[in-house]
Amino acid sequence: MTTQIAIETRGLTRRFGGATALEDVTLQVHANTITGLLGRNGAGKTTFMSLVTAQDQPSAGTVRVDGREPFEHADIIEQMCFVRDNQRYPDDYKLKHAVRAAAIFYPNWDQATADRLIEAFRIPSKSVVKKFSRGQLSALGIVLGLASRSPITFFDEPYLGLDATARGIFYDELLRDYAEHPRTIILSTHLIDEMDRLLERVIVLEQGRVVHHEEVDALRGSAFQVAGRSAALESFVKGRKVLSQRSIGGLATAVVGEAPTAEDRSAAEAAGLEISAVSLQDLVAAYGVGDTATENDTTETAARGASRTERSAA
Ligand SMILES: Nc1ncnc2c1ncn2[C@@H]1O[C@H](COP(=O)(O)OP(=O)(O)OP(=O)(O)O)[C@@H](O)[C@H]1O
Repeated sequence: MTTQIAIETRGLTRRFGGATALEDVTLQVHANTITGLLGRNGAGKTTFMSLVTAQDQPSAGTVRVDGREPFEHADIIEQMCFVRDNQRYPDDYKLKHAVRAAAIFYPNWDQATADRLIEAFRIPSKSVVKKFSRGQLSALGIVLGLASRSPITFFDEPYLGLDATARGIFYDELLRDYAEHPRTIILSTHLIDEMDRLLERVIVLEQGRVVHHEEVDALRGSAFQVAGRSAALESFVKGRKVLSQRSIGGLATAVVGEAPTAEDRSAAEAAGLEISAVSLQDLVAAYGVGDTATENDTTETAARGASRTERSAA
């Protein structure tokens, strides 16, 4: 079966004055998948989404959506919904106005989904949208994005200001609606650990360039974490592709950029080391492109990983 391509970019580049926000991005987004768009602040995630949805024009390169150039083609643009983290609404807009406008614009609009989510998120109906809290604004964006049922839907950090309960509602509703109505969803996020269960593929951007674009399971399988006593760990990782390494006192952890073999597992066990899977968040950070944890955080992580080994070895 051939994979359907929803979005294809070639050499996509966006410069702002002397700064390059996106550089030579060539990729294909598979149709009917949920893809995470990851990368540190300023990596180019919003710029990428703006270009694909024709809200901005590239300095060089091309975008194709379902094989066609989206810019100034209303029939393609109306197939896409871009939920921005800083979406603005007219000053006098209340909830009903935003919903009514979306219902007119999006051909696949589903009012029952909108009504259910408005209730679940407890979005106020009386006040104007410009007085909404940050979390209420995010919730409104999520309602419009999911109820649009757009064949291609972009969410740019959709969780800003949402409390943990509301984020849980979003994740559950997204999965439920996607299962019932498969479509192409692209989410930019810094909450990788929290959202990794949603993601089938990831695109990782670093300073405007794509550094990874693959299935989450393949990315996860490409590395492992090893923890234990520093001396044993040093000799275990010698000659291996070490992506990151931390130590505190006599304990250390390392992320090794190789798929672990049965021999690796027995060698680690014999040396009193513990091998474990790397979380997507840690893996992205280990490749040098995730949010940088503070030195204390990472040292604590090293100590936690290592002390688990100590306990299991005891
Ligand atoms: N309109 C603009 N004018 C000038 N520079 C811009 C403009 N829009 C984006 N940039 C720059 O382009 C780069 C990429 O920005 P972008 O917003 O795409 O990053 P991002 O990955 O979405 O970041 P974040 O995670 O912080 O939202 C940044 O350096 C940003 O300052």
